[in-house]
Amino acid sequence: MSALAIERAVAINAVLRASKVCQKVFQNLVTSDTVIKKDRSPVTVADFSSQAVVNRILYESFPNDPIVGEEESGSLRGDSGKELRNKVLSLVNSVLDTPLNDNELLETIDRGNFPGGSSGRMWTLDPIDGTMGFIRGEQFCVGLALIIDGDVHLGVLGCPNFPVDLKAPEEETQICLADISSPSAASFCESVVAAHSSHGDAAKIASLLGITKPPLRMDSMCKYCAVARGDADIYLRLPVSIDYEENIWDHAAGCILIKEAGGVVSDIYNKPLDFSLGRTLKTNKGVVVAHSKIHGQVIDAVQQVILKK
Ligand SMILES: Nc1ncnc2c1ncn2[C@@H]1O[C@H](COP(=O)(O)OS(=O)(=O)O)[C@@H](OP(=O)(O)O)[C@H]1O
Ligand SMILES: [Mg+2]
Ligand SMILES: [Mg+2]
Ligand SMILES: [Mg+2]
Repeated sequence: MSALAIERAVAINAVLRASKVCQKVFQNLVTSDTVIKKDRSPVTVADFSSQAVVNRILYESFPNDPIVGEEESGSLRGDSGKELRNKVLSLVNSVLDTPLNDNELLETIDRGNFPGGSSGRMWTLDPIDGTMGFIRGEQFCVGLALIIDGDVHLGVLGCPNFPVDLKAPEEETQICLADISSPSAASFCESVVAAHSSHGDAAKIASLLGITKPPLRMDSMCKYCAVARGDADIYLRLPVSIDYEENIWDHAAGCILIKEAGGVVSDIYNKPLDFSLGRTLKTNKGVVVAHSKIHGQVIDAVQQVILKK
């Protein structure tokens, strides 16, 4: 059996079940009113439920593996959390083989509180990445990765709204980046929300590179998927504030997907993303993803625009 085959199977099962929970929440709780009122309560239910499902399934197979997960159970506790807790509990128990009680639910969610670090095995989980995309019925994903001694060894992304290539439905296929030798022919993707990645800087970089195609704006780590399978060629995540630190769960699974599909992931200084420093990428700024043939040219343009400021 290949290395990490069991981990891979368990992670895929966990992400599939969590993705089903997210879809149930969308079908039952998100209405047009939710979007109009910018009501975040459905995504809150889905975030907690997805984290509980993944953490529980990981625990059943790997009880000693710590988890760096985005959410914590604070707002589900006590009388004030009862209504939310009940909703989450019934959703979680609808997809788990062995139902949890209230306390087990809270403990399971809080198994995601590991501080991270440079030694040993740990999982990192984004129970819903692209929360805004989820509410709009657009792109979001459940992102899970296994980090060993600071390096990402396995990544699984569940993307329920991401269209499958119609030429190869339901098949397991190896994906790869599109072959590209000149950045001017490239298309790039970026966050939908400008507060997560500077659209203005991206436009300047694109213009320096001679890119004429409009940006592909998409929520979540689906951007990594889009580049990994050749739907787009470049992913730019350009810092908006000097003090924001990227979370490891927002990048770990996407990062290994790109590397295994033949691409390069770095920060804006061309440094590899360092997953060994805790819950955030403390020493990195932004993210630049591209085919190895053009990554250097993209970095040059990024630096001309950003370092000049
Ligand atoms: N200031 C700032 N800069 C960069 N990133 C930030 C910032 N604030 C939040 N976040 C994180 O962005 C995650 C969503 O990123 P996306 O690229 O999916 O954003 S977007 O929905 O396309 O706008 C989002 O992940 P989720 O909370 O899982 O949706 C956040 O972890
Ligand atoms: Mg996220
Ligand atoms: Mg999230
Ligand atoms: Mg979040």
